[in-house]
Amino acid sequence: MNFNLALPVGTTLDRFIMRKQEAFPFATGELSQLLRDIALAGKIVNREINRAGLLDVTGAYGQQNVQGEDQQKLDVIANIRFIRALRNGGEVCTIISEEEDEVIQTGNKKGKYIVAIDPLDGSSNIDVNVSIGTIFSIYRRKSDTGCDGTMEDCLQSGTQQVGAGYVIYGSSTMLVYTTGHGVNGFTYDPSLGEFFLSHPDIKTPANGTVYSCNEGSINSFPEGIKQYLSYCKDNNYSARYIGSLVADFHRNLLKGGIYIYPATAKAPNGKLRLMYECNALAFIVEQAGGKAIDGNRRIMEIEPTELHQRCPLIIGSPEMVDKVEEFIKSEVAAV
Ligand SMILES: O=P(O)(O)OC[C@H]1O[C@](O)(COP(=O)(O)O)[C@@H](O)[C@@H]1O
Ligand SMILES: [Mg+2]
Ligand SMILES: [Mg+2]
Repeated sequence: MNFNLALPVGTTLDRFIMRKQEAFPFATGELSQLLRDIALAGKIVNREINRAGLLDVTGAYGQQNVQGEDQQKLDVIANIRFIRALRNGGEVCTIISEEEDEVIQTGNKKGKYIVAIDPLDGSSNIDVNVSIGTIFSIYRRKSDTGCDGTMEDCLQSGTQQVGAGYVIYGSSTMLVYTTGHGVNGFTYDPSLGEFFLSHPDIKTPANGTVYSCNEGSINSFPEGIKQYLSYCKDNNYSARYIGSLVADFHRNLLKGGIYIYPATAKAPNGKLRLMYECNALAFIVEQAGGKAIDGNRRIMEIEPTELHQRCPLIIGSPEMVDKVEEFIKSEVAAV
């Protein structure tokens, strides 16, 4: 096998962020710093996940979060790591986390940004060596600096995001993010301790033949979704469901496909959380040419009323999302 050692050394995440910032001469560099802080915490959490089986950090933590879900030890560790990085970085005044009932005021009252975060996504896959992730949304505060972030700062719709991304801890670890100028993906090289640009300007395929949803609950899915799933089967689509939103989303983003978590009897408003799961991925998918809806509305236009609000999610290749919408609309028209 011939290796092309003449290939240039890749672009590091730091250099990429710096170059992007230079394109905006009036940018202060605070958002760039915030992205670096998230990348740093991602590296630390990556290390914790990789060693989890060797240390006493697998399994349940013994407490529940505000949503009544059992916390895993790594959920708690990732939460601590990200909060610490964001607090130390100084750019963030307030954090919304899946693992915390109330907002966290970092004490950085001059910080211009609010971050909403799912520190570890895919809890049920933590202890079985299956891909998991971190999801984040970044908002600019509306209130003046010099005080804690207010509820109004926190409850902004997805259209107000200034940045969003995820880290996927998979067969390799990647950071994928957008600041509203396309989507770029960086692969982590653990031996060098750096993220390198590996997936520039990601565009999602307009159509696909993969659908991802937990069909175990199909009996209580809305009629339009049931019909779409029959359509997928009639057309010999492939079913792929990992059960970690980040991993299911990432695969479909790159290869084309659709992820559906509708309202069910168990979760009448859907299971996923608007503020730190749906909005971030909706921003990314739209920047990559895809779509994200809750069945009736564009996800990013939902006005949040609660920190931990849930919503149904239909996200992925644009033509597939349009097709689901058609089934939903024709079902509504038939009633
Ligand atoms: O087990 P279900 O009902 O299919 O739910 C799976 C979904 O729940 C989640 O695990 C929720 O995320 P958390 O692990 O952060 O709570 C998603 O990642 C995933 O897509
Ligand atoms: Mg999650
Ligand atoms: Mg989580």
